[in-house]
Amino acid sequence: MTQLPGITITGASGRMGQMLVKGITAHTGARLVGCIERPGHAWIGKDIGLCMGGAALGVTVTDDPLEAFAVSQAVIDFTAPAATVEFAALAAQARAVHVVGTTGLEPQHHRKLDLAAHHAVIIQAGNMSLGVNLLTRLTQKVAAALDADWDIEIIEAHHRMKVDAPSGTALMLGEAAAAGRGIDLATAKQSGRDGITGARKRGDIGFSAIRGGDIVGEHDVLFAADGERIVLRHLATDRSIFVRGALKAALWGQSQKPGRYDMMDVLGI
Ligand SMILES: NC(=O)C1=CN([C@@H]2O[C@H](COP(=O)(O)OP(=O)(O)OC[C@H]3O[C@@H](n4cnc5c(N)ncnc54)[C@H](O)[C@@H]3O)[C@@H](O)[C@H]2O)C=CC1
Ligand SMILES: O=C(O)C1=N[C@H](C(=O)O)C[C@H](O)C1
Repeated sequence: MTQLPGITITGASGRMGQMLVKGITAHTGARLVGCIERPGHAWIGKDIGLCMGGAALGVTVTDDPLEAFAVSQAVIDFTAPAATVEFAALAAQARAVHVVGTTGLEPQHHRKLDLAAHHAVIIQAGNMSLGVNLLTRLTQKVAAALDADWDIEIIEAHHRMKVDAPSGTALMLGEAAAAGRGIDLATAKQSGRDGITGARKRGDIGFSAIRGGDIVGEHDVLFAADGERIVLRHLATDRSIFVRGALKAALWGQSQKPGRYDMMDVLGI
């Protein structure tokens, strides 16, 4: 009998890590084979199920990614940019599919992911949910249909613990709006206005970030013209939407050739 794909979770004690552990153990099409945390973390050497306050799951949390990746068909990674690029090189060495949910990735991180993707499948997206990926497509279409008389603003809200801004999703939506307009986001991005900013520049794509409480993730794409406005909105109320997407990506990646992919490739939209 063929074994189900084995999946390792990095950042297993995190908000997303724990949700992913629960998601995989409940899934009939995958097995949990590894859990990684950073060196010195209190959970190292302990059973992940017991650490999470439940029954033992027979998987010990380790700080040795290569050992865990070597027995994995996929790695699901929601950690931090510096950790993610290290995991990418090791996952590629093990030829495991690497699903990257980590946000705050900068050009130097993307270059390292590109290198690793010569040897293995990497699926990376600032948001793994079906709803946001559909919203991204809609944003591109609406931006393509409207001219620069319509000011584009992206407003996002997240929980008080989030460390990066604008969110990965907001940047995804901004890239889609810029692509729809046929421009490069870098030339139009306007983030974090403060003080005497002067009037808004025609064609800018603006970003605003709100942080507070336990907000899971909310995104508005506002198209504002004289006399009318269009607002495209996604509200996340449960992190299970990201878990569903990440698991789908890990399984989809099993039959792909090495390279870089995103959630729109996975969802076929
Ligand atoms: N793409 C998507 O759909 C989503 C992306 N995210 C992103 O995922 C990332 C994590 O989010 P949360 O779970 O809320 O954060 P968190 O802070 O709760 O968890 C991050 C975990 O990574 C661990 N970690 C950091 N460096 C490590 C290393 N070198 N080795 C092993 N473990 C390491 C931390 O100890 C922590 O347990 C963020 O970048 C966030 O923006 C979050 C939700 C959805
Ligand atoms: O940090 C989070 O929580 C989230 N991060 C992602 C982002 O940066 O867009 C996705 C989601 O909004 C939750």
